[in-house]
Amino acid sequence: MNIRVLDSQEQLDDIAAEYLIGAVERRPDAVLGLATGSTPIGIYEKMVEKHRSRHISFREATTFNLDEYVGLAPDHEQSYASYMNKHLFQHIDLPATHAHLPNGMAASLEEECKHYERMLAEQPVDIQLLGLGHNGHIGFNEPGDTLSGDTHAVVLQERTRDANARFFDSKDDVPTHAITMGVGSILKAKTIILAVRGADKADIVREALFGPISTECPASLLQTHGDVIVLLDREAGRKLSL
Ligand SMILES: N[C@@H]1[C@@H](O)[C@H](O)[C@@H](COP(=O)(O)O)O[C@@H]1O
Repeated sequence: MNIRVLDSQEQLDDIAAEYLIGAVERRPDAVLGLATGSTPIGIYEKMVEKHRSRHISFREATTFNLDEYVGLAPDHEQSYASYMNKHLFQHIDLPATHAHLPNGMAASLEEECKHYERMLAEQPVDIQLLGLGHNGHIGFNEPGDTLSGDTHAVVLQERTRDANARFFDSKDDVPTHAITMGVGSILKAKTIILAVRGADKADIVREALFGPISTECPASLLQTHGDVIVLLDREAGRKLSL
């Protein structure tokens, strides 16, 4: 693992954005794996800046998002589809048909998951951006006795719903289920960037990167991947002795 502790938020955003847009610059039809949450917002801002200043086109690129809430339509303000439009897609020239998110409104979640997994198999992710949940989740792969490899529907843990309640009017509005790429699907990406900010993540960062590889900390499975770049701000990295 290549672990970097950055002095400023801006540096973290810039480096992560450079990896992602750099992949498209080198190969215009690159496949990007994207994430949501508060951490990637600055990264997407930097990508938009670089897209404009360096005229890097996304016309041939493809994106796959990690996850989506079940029961929220794409135009719902808190859906991850809306988030992606707001923070990235509406500012770049990526064709709408090239931007994939799981459909949380699908009549059959099982079929939707299989369909998403098939698309991922056809267009493997070159570079996957990940954030980290306080309980060690990646995407919406929650800690537990077992983990699913492929894209699947999950019940969200109360701690995750609490953490995400800040984006909704009240916790009751936070969906109870989501569709997420599985840890197996995530680990198929050729390169993975894990971006983490904030003192409240310092313990889980240490556990994920240096603790035992365990389904109780889904991010610890990243230790088994050969090309992971970890970008931390000082606070998130403060429990590491590098
Ligand atoms: N499903 C997303 C995750 O993909 C994300 O990594 C996590 C952390 O979010 P934040 O960056 O806001 O702490 O939040 C959500 O639960």
